[in-house]
Amino acid sequence: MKNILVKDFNHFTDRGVYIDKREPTAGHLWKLPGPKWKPLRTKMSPCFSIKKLKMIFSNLLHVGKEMGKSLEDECKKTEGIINVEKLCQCFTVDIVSSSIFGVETNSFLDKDNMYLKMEKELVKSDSRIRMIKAALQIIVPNFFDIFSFIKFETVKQSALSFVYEMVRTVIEFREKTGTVRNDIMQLLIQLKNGRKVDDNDDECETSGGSEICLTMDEVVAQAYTYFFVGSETASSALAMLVYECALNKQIQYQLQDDIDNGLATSEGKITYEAILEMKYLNMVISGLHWDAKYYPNPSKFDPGRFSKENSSKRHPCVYLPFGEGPRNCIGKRLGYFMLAVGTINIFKKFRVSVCERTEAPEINPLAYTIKLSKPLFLKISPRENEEN
Ligand code: HEM
Repeated sequence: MKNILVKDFNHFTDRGVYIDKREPTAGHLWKLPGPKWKPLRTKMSPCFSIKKLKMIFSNLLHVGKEMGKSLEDECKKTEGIINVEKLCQCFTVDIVSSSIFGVETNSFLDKDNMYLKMEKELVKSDSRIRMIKAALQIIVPNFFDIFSFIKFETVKQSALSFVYEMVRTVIEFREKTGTVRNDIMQLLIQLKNGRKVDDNDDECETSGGSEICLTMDEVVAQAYTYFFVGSETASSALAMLVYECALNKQIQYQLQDDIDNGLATSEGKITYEAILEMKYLNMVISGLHWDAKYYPNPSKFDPGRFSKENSSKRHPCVYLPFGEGPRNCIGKRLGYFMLAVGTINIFKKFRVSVCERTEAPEINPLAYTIKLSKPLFLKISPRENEEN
């Protein structure tokens, strides 16, 4: 695995997926073949550096706070029986809308906002045919090459038009008003205007310009992909994590201790540095995996497998939640910190348990990404109410 992903990567640069060049999203990172992928990845990587993550960290904190408030209100209204799948979806959609598009939404209050609707449009498998086409483009790309004169649409056009319109409006507004925001769209605008995004300086002019310039279509393709892959992956992982903690009370208590201790060192504030110190949180986030070959009894939720000592006994390429090597997940830091901030905001104030309405979550086989197939109801109650 390490040879393919890292050592001999130069021979395995492509995902081998069919690309229909007529599709406006053809120019996004995930699909592009090696020679086209490399310059784009080089352009985009600085947008996801630690420095840039710290820049958008306040967005994560803000949405985390809103989630906490929403949980408090819901606990009063619904006696704490909450659809955690939806809660996590609102959380990640709001983070992605603010961090990528620079648009503040509050999906916890406004369940009809366009971003939430768009996410559903993008992810939902309303068309089996579209899903089958997408799967075949991965399995038998040559077939599509031969019949390339036929347009095999895999992306819902209404959702795509929405992203295009939104990106255009945001760019137009910022360019007209000179508004600058701490978000990924700002960095995409820099790249569109021929300004390199650098990890040391926030912005720097380049001599040539054209080779680092993103076209409008490329900006839309990136925004579309980040929205699509960024929100659903993290939302499903967070919902599964909460479910496992509801089932495994000892793990939940230990997680809460870790969070309480970590926050005590940062005057109660959730900071980037405090999160890095929460070692058990990291183990809990890592705890979801499927491979029985390396994790005996894989369905048992056991964060202990990911202690420093136990992890060091495994080959690093055994655990690849974000892939590995030059083509790994570009948003892995953002994804990880979304999970961390979400988990902290839930467990610092609430206990979670299963209830009569809880059904074991299942993965929707027809969704593009890992997605739960039904609502996940759990009982959530404020920690302050419980007896010690
Ligand atoms: C918990 C959250 C996430 C998980 C589990 C995840 C997982 C992955 C995995 C497994 C890959 C394939 C890596 C490989 O082939 O070696 C990938 C690729 C990718 N991910 Fe993520 N991801 C997450 C969040 C995000 C976020 C937040 C973004 C952006 C906002 C993002 C953007 C991408 C892109 C653009 C690629 C393609 C990279 C390339 O080909 O250069 N992901 N992700």
